[in-house]
Amino acid sequence: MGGFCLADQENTLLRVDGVSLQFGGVKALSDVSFDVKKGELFSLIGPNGAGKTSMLNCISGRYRPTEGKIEWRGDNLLKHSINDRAKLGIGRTFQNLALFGHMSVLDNILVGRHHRLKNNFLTGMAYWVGGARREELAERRFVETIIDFLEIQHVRNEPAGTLSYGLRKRVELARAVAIDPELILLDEPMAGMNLEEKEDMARFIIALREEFAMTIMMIEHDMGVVVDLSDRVAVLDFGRVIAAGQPEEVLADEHVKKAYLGEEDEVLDALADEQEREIA
Ligand SMILES: Nc1ncnc2c1ncn2[C@@H]1O[C@H](COP(=O)(O)OP(=O)(O)OP(=O)(O)O)[C@@H](O)[C@H]1O
Repeated sequence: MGGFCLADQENTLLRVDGVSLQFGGVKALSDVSFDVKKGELFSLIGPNGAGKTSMLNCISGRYRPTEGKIEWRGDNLLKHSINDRAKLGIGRTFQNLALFGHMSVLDNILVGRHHRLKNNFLTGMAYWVGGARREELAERRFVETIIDFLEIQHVRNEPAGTLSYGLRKRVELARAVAIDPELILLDEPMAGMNLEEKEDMARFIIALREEFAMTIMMIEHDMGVVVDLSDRVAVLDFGRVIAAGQPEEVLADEHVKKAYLGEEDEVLDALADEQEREIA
């Protein structure tokens, strides 16, 4: 199965169509198709090495697909550079934290915000005339809103590298939110977190949709989180989409269960838990 059909073209924000990606002899992605609709939370799941991060990298611009199309609001996304994709409204977080450890939390977030600013000679001149200064104050206010929203006021001046893992993940999310994206790509937002940190992160992700009206595409291994938060799910295995649809029906799919055989026990346990929940 190469993907699933587009039920509602008008609402489609991102469209991945027949994407393949090859690294030498390794085919990381084979004919992958799916769409992400405006306002939804779409999860991409699958066993280790299935191609999830590679797919996210194709969308954010880090990798260029060997074949296939990716469209953003109906336009060819692949012609745009990484920076342009951020300006178009696509933000992301990374599986392995990518913060500047020696810089303060605030400065890390401002780095994210910088992608959205028009920083050139003319705006430099305009600064002295007053217009750009007003713009800068508005920028500051926006960043403060994010700091409040993610409840990181108490560490705003701390070097990011000194924070707990859960807080660093939150600062990374803040930096991605700072570009004010329409679509935010989250690569394993809960990885390595304890239960309390996961609950906090889930609360923030829900609020991103509801309060900031963001569309979310998430890679996540925690099946409980996937079922609780996602509107739709696609499953990759060996670079191919093997199932897609509502979370509960996808996790009950025989191909999906088979794909996860041999994965860590936690994943299998989580799948079993979901099935018990479904039966109960
Ligand atoms: N830059 C690269 N160079 C060569 N091979 C790569 C590169 N990036 C990914 N791959 C290969 O592509 C395949 C898919 O990897 P990818 O990281 O996308 O999987 P994943 O589903 O995100 O895995 P995980 O859940 O473990 O993060 C793997 O075989 C991986 O080794």
